[in-house]
Amino acid sequence: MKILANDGVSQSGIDALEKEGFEVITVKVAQNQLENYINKNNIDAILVRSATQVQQELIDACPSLKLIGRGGVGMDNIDVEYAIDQGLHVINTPAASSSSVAELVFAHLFGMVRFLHSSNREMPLEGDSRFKALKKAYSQGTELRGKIIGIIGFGRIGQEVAKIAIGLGMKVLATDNFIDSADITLDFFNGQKSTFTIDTISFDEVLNEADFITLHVPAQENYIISASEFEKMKDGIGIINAARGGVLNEVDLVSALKSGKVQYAGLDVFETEPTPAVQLLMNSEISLTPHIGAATKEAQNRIGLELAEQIIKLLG
Ligand SMILES: O=C(O)[C@H](O)COP(=O)(O)O
Repeated sequence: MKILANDGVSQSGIDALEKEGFEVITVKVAQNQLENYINKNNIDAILVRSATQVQQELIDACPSLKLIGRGGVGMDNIDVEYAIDQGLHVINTPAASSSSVAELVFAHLFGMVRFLHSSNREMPLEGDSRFKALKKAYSQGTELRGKIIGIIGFGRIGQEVAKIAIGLGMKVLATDNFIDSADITLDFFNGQKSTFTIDTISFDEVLNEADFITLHVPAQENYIISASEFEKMKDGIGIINAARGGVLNEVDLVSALKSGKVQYAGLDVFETEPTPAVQLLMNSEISLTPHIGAATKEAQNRIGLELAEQIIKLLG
């Protein structure tokens, strides 16, 4: 059987699949060439990340496809319902990248409260006075310890964020439309464990009380955070979006940064990918990363292995 991993897959995943006799092809086929390529090569399964779209038209045009695999969590680039209706298997790896995404949230948080994203750009090649001016400009940092983090969406990733926040000595508030409560277990290096139960509260309570807000919800039709939600937040709020572009209104974010309502912002995802709005890219106040929440060696390894395991079970 032939598998096209169009957005790549880890070597561990390739090895596991090849061991069971699958042929794994890792060329990157352009979106408009996919139909031709799949049909010409009689591809049985396509693996994608968030870049490749697998929508109804492609599914209809490629009768050899038996499985669509998403290496990651969000399935918004796949017409899941239609594919299942057509008898295809559709799989993803919902748990494999949680800690990587949660760690990226804290990379943004730690970086933004000490202005690393701007100071990196501005460090002078030479010149005492410029160095001193920068030291002064970036001397009003904030500690995370003791602050309140508001987690919007308390699934796997949100809970992983809570785990790190608790370890840091932050107070955790969380809200979720479906989850009332979660046990957060911290595993320490010496084998000890501590469990904290966190009951979720209302969306508005999180908006009102948090010092930092991080979003962990799937792609939505409408914004979750726009001007009216910024209004409900504390002045000088910090906000992170490592979930999906489109859950946070970017135009309203830029206004809220200008007015000082938002002091810190970190974005890993954008309303327009792969070309984010220039107003975001040019805004030195925003800590930016190019959708790399799940892009660690460890997460990609787990993703590859999990995909391989599921494919072997379903098609092997
Ligand atoms: O939904 C996901 O798993 C993340 O957004 C990661 O997407 P990526 O695999 O394209 O990095």
